[in-house]
Amino acid sequence: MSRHTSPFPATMSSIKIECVLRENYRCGESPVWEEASKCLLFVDIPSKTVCRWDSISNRVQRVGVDAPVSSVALRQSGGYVATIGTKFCALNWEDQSVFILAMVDEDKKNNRFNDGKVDPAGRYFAGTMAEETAPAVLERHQGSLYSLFPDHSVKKYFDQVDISNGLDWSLDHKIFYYIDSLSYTVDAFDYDLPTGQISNRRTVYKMEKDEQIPDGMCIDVEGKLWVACYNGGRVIRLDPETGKRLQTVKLPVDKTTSCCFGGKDYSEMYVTCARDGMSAEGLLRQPDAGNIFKITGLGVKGIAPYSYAG
Ligand SMILES: O=C(O)[C@H](O)[C@@H](O)[C@H](O)[C@H](O)CO
Ligand SMILES: [Zn+2]
Repeated sequence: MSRHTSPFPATMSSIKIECVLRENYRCGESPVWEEASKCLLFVDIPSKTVCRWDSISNRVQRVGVDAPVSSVALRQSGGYVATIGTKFCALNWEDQSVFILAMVDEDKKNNRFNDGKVDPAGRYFAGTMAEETAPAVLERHQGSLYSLFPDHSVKKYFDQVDISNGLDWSLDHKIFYYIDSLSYTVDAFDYDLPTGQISNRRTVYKMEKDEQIPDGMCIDVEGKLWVACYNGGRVIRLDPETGKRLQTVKLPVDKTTSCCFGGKDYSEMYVTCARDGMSAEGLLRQPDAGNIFKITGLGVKGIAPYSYAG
């Protein structure tokens, strides 16, 4: 091979996986890139903490709250929104204050919110689940999917959810993708952006055995879905139109929980993971469990996260 010829075809990129933050979170989740500050926001659910990692200074700020915090999102009017316990909340980063916007599942004392994300119209979607006694061990069918509209009203879409998890919208905003983890599938609904209505649920991908439990998810600029595989130690790239897996990227930790694009032009992927539920031996083998990873060289970019409009 001549020295002018790359050993790889032009389409194949060289993927690099770096651990960028070593704090061994119990259950890192909900990574969100904030372009204005070049920060990665995320939560550590059981430690009731929202974190903000500054990619320039490499410093982390943490805000503690009074209940498990399962997702965080940007807010158009400044600060953030977060799902805390069973409450949709506004979070003022400057003074660390929390303001309750709405409450759900008031009849279900053992429930908490899980994953959440803002839709292209600025509504904050998040679903609930029964609290786990161990990872993926919980009373089934207790959760529901909700969204918080900009006027702070709450819409309930459906119930009977086991573990409400990853969510995102197609690039044309006409499809809502959703994961109820214990269904071991990635599902799609028709999405009506003006009203926030969903309809026509169908499955677009069935997890393979070694991919384990589907958890957090994000879309890329080609409309393909990236799903973090809890216990599978990987993120997978799916084509929701053909139902085929296009790519697997393995990480040095088993409990990969979620992923988002960020960094320069959203060309990097950030991955969260968990340390809770690992044995002592597992933790020795995987000292990066609970840390934050950055993947570069994927050769595809993501899109900016939407901000809550209320
Ligand atoms: O991160 C989440 O979404 C849940 O809150 C976690 O507890 C795990 O992912 C779950 O146990 C595996 O499905
Ligand atoms: Zn999750």
